[in-house]
Amino acid sequence: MTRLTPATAPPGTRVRAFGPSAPVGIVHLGIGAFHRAHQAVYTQEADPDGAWGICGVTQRSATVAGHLRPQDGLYTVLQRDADHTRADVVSQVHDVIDGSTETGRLTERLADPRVQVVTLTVTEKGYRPGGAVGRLIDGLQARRRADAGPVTVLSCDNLSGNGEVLSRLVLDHRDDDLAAWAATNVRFPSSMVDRIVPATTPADRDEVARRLGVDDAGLVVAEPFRQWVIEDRFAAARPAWEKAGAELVTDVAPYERRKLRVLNGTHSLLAYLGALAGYPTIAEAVADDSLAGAAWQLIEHDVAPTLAADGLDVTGYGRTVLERFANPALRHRTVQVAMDGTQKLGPRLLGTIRDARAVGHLPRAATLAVAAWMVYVERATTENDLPLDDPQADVLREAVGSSSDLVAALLSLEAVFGADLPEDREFRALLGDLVAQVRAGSIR
Ligand SMILES: NC(=O)c1ccc[n+]([C@@H]2O[C@H](COP(=O)([O-])OP(=O)(O)OC[C@H]3O[C@@H](n4cnc5c(N)ncnc54)[C@H](O)[C@@H]3O)[C@@H](O)[C@H]2O)c1
Ligand SMILES: O=P(O)(O)OC[C@@H](O)[C@@H](O)[C@H](O)[C@H](O)CO
Repeated sequence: MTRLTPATAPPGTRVRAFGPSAPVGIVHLGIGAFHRAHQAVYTQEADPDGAWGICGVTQRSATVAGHLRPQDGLYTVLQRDADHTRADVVSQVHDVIDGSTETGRLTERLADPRVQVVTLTVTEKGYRPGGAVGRLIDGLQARRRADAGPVTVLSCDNLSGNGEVLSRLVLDHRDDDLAAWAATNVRFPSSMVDRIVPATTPADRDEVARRLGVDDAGLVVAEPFRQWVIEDRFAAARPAWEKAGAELVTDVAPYERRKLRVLNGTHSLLAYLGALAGYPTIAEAVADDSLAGAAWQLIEHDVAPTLAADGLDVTGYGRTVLERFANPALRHRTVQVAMDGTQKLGPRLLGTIRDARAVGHLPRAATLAVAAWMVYVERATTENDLPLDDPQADVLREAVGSSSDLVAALLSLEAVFGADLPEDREFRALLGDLVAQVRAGSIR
């Protein structure tokens, strides 16, 4: 079947110059599914003139570059819920760089004065040493040397204080010239991003072929809901994202805490319990009353009290989140959400547990989510019927294999649980009970 290209795109598609010489205003590191269905869509809607074209950079594999280049950067966003599906072609990606082989071109783009914003979606593990930050630092050094002017670096990953985390990684880098230049020329605002975007499947691609009559290798699938709350602290110009519904605020932390603890925390709970119970998707997991009940306990009893001082509606937000999870058209796989647990437990669940423990509360549902992760890791390690997709997979295998006490072995991972939680006897006892119940299948 014919590929999606400017020549075969649906009538009305705005087509712009594509390739190394196309002007761009944004460099995006980590052009996975989420960026294409979120920041690129906001940018297209906010930028009718195409002044803020995006140069997307693939990080770990050239697959997305191979998908988008033959299509001149065009791709479809298939928006789905139970009753409606719509397909929109996005033309905001004006260049694609394979970050592992085209390092010179990436550095040139980052040092181009027309580029005033760098966005990132490189997953939680991308913020560890050796992740995306090395290339960003090389680009910022080139920018300083070229005197190319100020730039904003905007993290769009699911991390608490994502801007601050990123700025520490860049500024703690031992290069005094870079640190001095960045102190006045670079800003790292935090942002809260939200839209459920599962990995695209061959069946999704077949559906777009039927609808549009073309084969789209760059297709992404998303729910109708989207939200972007951005700390309004830019070093230079930016797209008018507010025209597309983004909220520019002074302090993004309350929005970020609520989203990570309510949405991502319950997502992880449903992913681990759901995968263990044999549910392939989040929608199927949340349709199970006992799992939905545990998710609601997490929101109402554990998370909401920890966020009372922020003054945002937590339970109303939580209800809409569970409705979104129930969207049967998304088919978001439990094992996809379950990946990278060592990186996700902290921002999604352990903050809730620590805040609850500080006021003497023992948060049962949040502890259940950690117990479910432990049993998931155990099963993925010993039975091989679930994937153990985690940057610490070897450490996890070693921990599970070296001890008959699963809770003690996994709690001793200080990079995940710190020094405080393993010392908390009440928490540890509850965790032990819940691990036994999850193993026995009496909680599912
Ligand atoms: N998909 C969603 O529903 C969603 C929603 C909100 C936020 N996010 C954020 O976006 C991130 C990416 O999600 P996605 O759906 O695009 O995933 P994806 O698998 O489609 O893309 C992941 C991207 O991250 C890069 N990456 C992976 N590991 C890396 C590493 N160690 N160092 C540097 N780069 C690395 C990959 O090369 C790829 O470009 C998530 O981890 C999350 O932080 C996703
Ligand atoms: O994308 P990840 O791997 O960080 O997490 C999986 C999901 O929990 C996440 O992508 C949610 O769908 C998203 O955060 C919703 O905005």
